[in-house]
Amino acid sequence: MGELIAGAWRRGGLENVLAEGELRRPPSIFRNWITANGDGPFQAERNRYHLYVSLACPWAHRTLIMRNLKGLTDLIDISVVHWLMGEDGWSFDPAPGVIPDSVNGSTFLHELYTIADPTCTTRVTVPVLWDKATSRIVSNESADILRMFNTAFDGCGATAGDYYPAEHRDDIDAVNERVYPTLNNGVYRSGFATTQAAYETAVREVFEALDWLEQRLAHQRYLIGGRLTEADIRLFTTLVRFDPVYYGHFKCNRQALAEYPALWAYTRDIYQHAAVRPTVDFTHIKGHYYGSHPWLNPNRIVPIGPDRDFDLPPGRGALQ
Ligand SMILES: N[C@@H](CCC(=O)N[C@@H](CS)C(=O)NCC(=O)O)C(=O)O
Repeated sequence: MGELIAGAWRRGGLENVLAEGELRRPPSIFRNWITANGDGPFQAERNRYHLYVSLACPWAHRTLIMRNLKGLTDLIDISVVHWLMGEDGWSFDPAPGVIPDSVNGSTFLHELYTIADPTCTTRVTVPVLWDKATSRIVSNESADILRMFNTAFDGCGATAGDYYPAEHRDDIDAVNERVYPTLNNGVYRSGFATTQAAYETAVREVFEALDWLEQRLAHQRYLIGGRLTEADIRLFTTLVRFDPVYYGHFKCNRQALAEYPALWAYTRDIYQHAAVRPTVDFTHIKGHYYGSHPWLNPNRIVPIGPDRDFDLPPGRGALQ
């Protein structure tokens, strides 16, 4: 859990992200926007932007799903880091599924950040949306990258489809605002807590959120408006990791996802979508979490289970 301080890499551990036993996430510092209307320095263009991701990371995973849904694979190339986040952060060490940095030839992800800003002070996170024309980072905030991918490239050959439709924005925002702190980040707050009280607060919120979602999804196929939206994508990347990782490694073990009938079927339904399945890599997911947090798992042993069949028929086609 190292970080960049005034452009220099400093190794560090869990203490870098904790305050009083609780996980604190600093805001992403690159928050520029790609536009399609001639406004601003980052114009939507084919082959101008490059996306750096980890297949393990739920935040990066969202952007990969949206890239597929919007047919951006020929417009925006990707690099994939090694699953292990070691003392020097994310690397491009060769391994199955790793795609080297074809743009900057970097060995570690933090090199990109200092190419973009030689004196930056920041955590070095994925995803990173890189502008090849200016050698700058457009954004390292996945929520923003999702929105950009949703519309910015529509005039450059993106596939039709709006996953943040105007008529549902308030509902999508409301669901996101509940799901992000309690569940997407809640599992991390549970796993990284270093006091019993911080852990219990976080894990209770995780299961309150899952209980609420189970009810909501018992009678409807998607979270909002009877169609797949950004809110489903943001929820899915946490749910697909729940039993393989969060249940054990982050101690979110009041019950397994597979014990929630609607949520488990919903997760399989989204997993089986043609744009989603190729983005899920359990070797990267399990290898990352069990390998990169030595304070939680000092011997880095990756458990063999649980064995979940994501290809079981979801049986949700008749739901609205
Ligand atoms: N706000 C960021 C958070 C991304 C994030 O935390 N990514 C994690 C991987 S799951 C990371 O790269 N962490 C490295 C670190 O914090 O040092 C986003 O959603 O894009």
